[in-house]
Order: sequence, then structure tokens, then C-alpha cells
Amino acid sequence: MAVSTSDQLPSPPDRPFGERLREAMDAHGPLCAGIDPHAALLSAWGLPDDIEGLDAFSRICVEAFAGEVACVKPQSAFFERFGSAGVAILERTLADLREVGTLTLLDVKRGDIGSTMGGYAQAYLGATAPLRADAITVSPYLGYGSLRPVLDLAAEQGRGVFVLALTSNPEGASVQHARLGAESVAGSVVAGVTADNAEAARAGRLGSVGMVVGATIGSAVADLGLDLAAADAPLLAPGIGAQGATAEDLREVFGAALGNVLASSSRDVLGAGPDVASLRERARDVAADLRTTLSTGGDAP
Ligand SMILES: O=C(O)c1cc(=O)[nH]c(=O)n1[C@@H]1O[C@H](COP(=O)(O)O)[C@@H](O)[C@H]1O
Repeated sequence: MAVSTSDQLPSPPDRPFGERLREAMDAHGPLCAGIDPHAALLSAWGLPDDIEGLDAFSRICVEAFAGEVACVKPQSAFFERFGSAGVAILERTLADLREVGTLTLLDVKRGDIGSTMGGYAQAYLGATAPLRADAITVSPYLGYGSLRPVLDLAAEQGRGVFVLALTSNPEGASVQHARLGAESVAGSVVAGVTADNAEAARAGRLGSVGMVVGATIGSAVADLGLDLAAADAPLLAPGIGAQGATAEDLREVFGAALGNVLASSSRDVLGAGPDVASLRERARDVAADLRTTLSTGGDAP
């Protein structure tokens, strides 16, 4: 595990998250491999549903994914269910991936009043935060502006933020498609992200403020009249595999923004474990399939 002391401060990433993510997607394909230690998966891997099982599961995932995929997304919930011992394993998992230079996206979906968001920013994006990741997921339903402390610290630290826009679950539409006058709730998120990425866009770079747009949402982007490509944002697309979407579905969902998609898959890839080689092979195959589908399916902005 990486050790940090006050006279040996870890240096922040040397380049913005969007730039580092683009490079990683070019090198490994547009897959974000999820680490979601569900009780059912631990059981399928022949592991106990306890802290030892969680420890073994996480080590296998790190061994299989490190240096192989563009990004790894640990789902905090499945670590938190074991209390502080589970969080310690999450901390070590993030450190192990950081050490080999594989990008981490910590899925915590935080959303609170601005002053509290400052606390979450320090918890996950601060230079010396034990749980620091290259990026985190956040929820904008206390208002996009409440995310400002997280957006500011991420920018300062060369880290990224993925804001929920159109989630993969069927219940999401009842909130996200709702209109505030002419604009949909999702549209207001797209507008906020577009503004926050404007400087990167002017420099011809992928921005560091991303959005979460599910692979399962069909024609919603078009129906709501959203221009995702203009946001120059990394677009995290969960829903491939266990939730029923396929790489092909990404074409309809993303259209001209396909070049900025980072598709995420957890259970579908993890089902290939616990053998490290099989798990690695499955991640490579899914990434290769995604690369082919995404590079032929639309016009990268
Ligand atoms: O932010 C996310 O990653 C996310 C957003 C969303 O809209 N839908 C969604 O499924 N997710 C997460 O993506 C993962 C999906 O897991 P699988 O369905 O097993 O691939 C879980 O960790 C979810 O919490």
C-alpha cells in the first residue's frame, strides 16, 4: 500500500483527468471494469461473504484489471457493507491500482448541500485523502451548483467527476425527463457540464467533468433534444450486460457522441472470475468488442 507522511506528500496527477482518460481509452479500449463484490458473486467465486472473501475478491480483480483496462470502478456500497474493515480494503484497492497507474473511478454517487460537498471533495479528491481516486460519481439532485466544491477541487487536483444525467435504471426517467419550463432536468445537467468543460473544449481536449448516461435508455437523448457531443465530456455508460444493454445499443443512445463513451460493466465481466486469467481475458474481449462497435458506429466529436 502507498505510504504518505507529511514530509513525503503524494504528488497530484500531472495532467487533467480528461486527458489521462482519453489516453487510457486509446491504449486499452473504452471499458471501465466494475468491482462490485455482491454477495452472490462472492458465493459464485467460492468465497465467503465476509471480510476475507471481500479481500480475496478485490485482490483478484486488481490482479486481473491492473494495466489492462482504461479504468476500474469500485462500487463503494459493496465495501461499506463490511464497515470500516471493508472501507480499508477499498482504500487498499484504490492504492494498488494507483501504484500501477490504472485510472480509478470511485462510485459513491455523493450529493449534498455545497458546504458538505466540500467534505466529500476532501474525502475522495484531496491530495492526501486515503480514499482518493482519479474520479468519483456525484448526484446533482440538490442542484448542479451544489457540486461546485467537488468540481473545483477535482479541477485543481487533475481529477474527474461524473455527474448523473440519465441513469440506467427504469425509475430514473420520472425525475430526469421532467421539464423545468422548456428544459429537462437532464438538460440542465448537460448545460452545467458543457459550461464546466468549455476551457478543455477550446483546447481540443476531452473535459474532466463527465456524465453518467445509461446504455439502457434507448432514444431518450434524442427525445429530450440533448447535445451530448457538444459537452466534450467523458460519458460513463453503465448497463451493458446484467442490465440488458449491448454494445450495439450504445449507437442509438449516443449517436455523434460515441467517441466519448466509456462503457462500464460489472457483473457481466466479473462472472468470468475467480480465475485471474479468465477474468482478464473477459475484460479484454469486452473492451475489444466495444472499441470495434464504438469506432464504427458514429462520428467522434
Ligand atoms: O454511476 C454508475 O456507475 C451507475 C449509474 C447508473 O445509472 N447505473 C448503474 O448501474 N451504475 C452503476 O454501475 C454498476 C452496474 O453494474 P452491472 O449492472 O453489474 O454492470 C453498478 O455499480 C451501479 O451502481
